[in-house]
Order: sequence, then C-alpha cells, then structure tokens
Amino acid sequence: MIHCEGLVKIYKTDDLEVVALQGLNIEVAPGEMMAIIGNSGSGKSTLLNILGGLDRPSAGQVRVGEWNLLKITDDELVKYKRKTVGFIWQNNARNLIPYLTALENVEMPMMLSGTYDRAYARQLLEWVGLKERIHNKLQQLSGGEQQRVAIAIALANRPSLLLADEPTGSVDTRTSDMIMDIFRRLNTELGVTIVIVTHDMTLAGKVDRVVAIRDGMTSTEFIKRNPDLDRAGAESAASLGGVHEEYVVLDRAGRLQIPASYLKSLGIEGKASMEFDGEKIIIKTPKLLDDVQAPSNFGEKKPIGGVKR
Ligand SMILES: Nc1ncnc2c1ncn2[C@@H]1O[C@H](COP(=O)(O)OP(=O)(O)OP(=O)(O)O)[C@@H](O)[C@H]1O
Repeated sequence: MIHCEGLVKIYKTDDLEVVALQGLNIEVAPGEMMAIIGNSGSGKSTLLNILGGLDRPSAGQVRVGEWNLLKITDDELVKYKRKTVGFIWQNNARNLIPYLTALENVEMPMMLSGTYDRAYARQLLEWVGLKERIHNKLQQLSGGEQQRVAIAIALANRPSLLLADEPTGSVDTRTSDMIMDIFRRLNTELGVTIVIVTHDMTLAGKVDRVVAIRDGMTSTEFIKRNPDLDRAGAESAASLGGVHEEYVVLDRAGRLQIPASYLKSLGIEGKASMEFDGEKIIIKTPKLLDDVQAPSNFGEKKPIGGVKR
C-alpha cells in the first residue's frame, strides 16, 4: 500500500534548511495496521503529512497504492485526498465545524466530493458509538466524542488508507481503548490500512508492527511475536519488549542507524572498527594508530622488489 524509499523532506525557511526526513525507507502492506514511533522532531508528522498529501516530498520515492506522490499533479492530489486517504489529528478542531451537528460534519466531506450518502454517514457514527448523539452540535460533545466524530469524518469517503497523528493524545484511557477498538474493527472488517503516529507505547503495543524513526530515518522495527494474540500488548505499557521482537532496519545499501546513546557510551565519533567473527558483526571503538602493535621490522627501509635501476 505504501512504499517509501530514500524519502527526503527539506523545509526551507528564509535563511535555514531543516532536513526533516533524510532518506527514509518504509513499506506498509495493504490491510496492515501499524504504528510509527519516535522522539519529538524525528520526522513522524512530516512523513504522515506527505502520505496524506498535505505536504510535498523533496526527493526520493513515495507511492501510495497507484499514486506516485512525488510526481502527482495538484489536481490529482485533490482526488487522492478525497478518494484514497483519510486523516485524523490529535487536535480534532482542525477537522470539525463546531456549529454543525455530528451528522452534518460527517456529511460535509461527502458533499464536497459528490458522494453524499446520509445512510452511510449515520452508519459511520453508529460504528464509532455515537448513535444517540448524531444530532448534537459538535460543541455539545466531549473531547473523546469529538475525536470519534473525527474518525467517522476521516472514513466518510471510504478511504483505503487511514492516517492518524496522535489520535488518542488528548483523550482519557477509556476513550483511547475505544478508539483503538474502532481502528481494529475498521482494519479487520473493512480492510482499511491504518498508520498511527504515537508517543504512547500502550497504543503501539496494540498493533502488529511498530516502526521507530530517528533523525528522519527508519531505525528499528518491532514485530509482534504472535499476531494472533490480539491486544496482548495492552499490558506492556512501558516498552514493546514483552510482545514484540526488535529488529534494526538496514537499507538496501546495508546502512543502519546506531543509537546515539550506544555511540556515546563507547565514545565512538566519526569512525568505528567493525569485525565479523563468522556469526556476529561487532562494532567497537576504533583503535588509535599508536595502540596498534607495529611489526618489529616496521620502519626499516627495504628496496622495492622487482625494480632494477
Ligand atoms: N513547516 C516546517 N518548517 C520548518 N521546519 C519544520 C516544519 N515542520 C517540521 N519542521 C522540522 O522538521 C523536523 C521534523 O518535524 P516533525 O514535526 O515531523 O517531527 P515529529 O517527529 O512529528 O515531532 P513531534 O512528535 O514533536 O510532533 C523538526 O526539526 C521540525 O522542527
């Protein structure tokens, strides 16, 4: 569904260039539900905005389904946003119109894209548990209820890909669990591919695969040991170690990212020495040239073999 290779995004301000993504690789299969984690500033939202067609990539490959988002025209981008992708933000005020009812809010994007379907709008609100509140104005709903309206809106145009940026960031644990259950149903029953950006490890623990981004590059992947144990990750709030196997990500050229903390504790800067012992690859602090035992005849001048004067 999603293929990014060597994806680069550079933000240019007056006198500054920020490289938000520096050659990121990521693959997401159709029908997958996965999460992206990473520290603040690592490039998660930048990636999601590019995938959602809200921002343009600077270089590299980025394809979603049949669409090539690097080469897409502005007109095609409008179609892409209307037909293929749905977006949910943490700050749902961006998606919603306060003086309209929940139902009208869901109908609005349908009208804009010429696919008005009141029955489906109602069905979506039922799906997210708001059957009794469809005629309430947005401002009469709680934050968690508004967030569920936002999910219904994101699905109004029957997207095949749902992108959620910190979807449970401003709701309580109960609502957060409810939102994750809705995502799981959408994924298994409607086959919607779901990509969630989150800081919340509990949330990340509930998906089959988690990709960690560091400094604008994919660094680590966590894959659930037993995907059949659905929701098994709920207990592993602090880390993904309990249910997920951790893998370091290598790109096609064999490059990988070593966590800065590892490098710091070994005092590695710029260069390291690498050994392969037949089973393992060992990366160590480089030996200083002075420390290397010079052979006993090191420094003796020798005639250059085979050269006759
Ligand atoms: N519009 C912009 N103009 C300039 N720089 C930007 C812009 N948007 C993001 N950046 C920079 O790009 C980098 C990545 O930002 P991004 O918002 O993608 O990170 P993030 O991982 O989503 O962070 P957070 O978890 O805090 O939301 C940061 O250094 C950020 O300051």
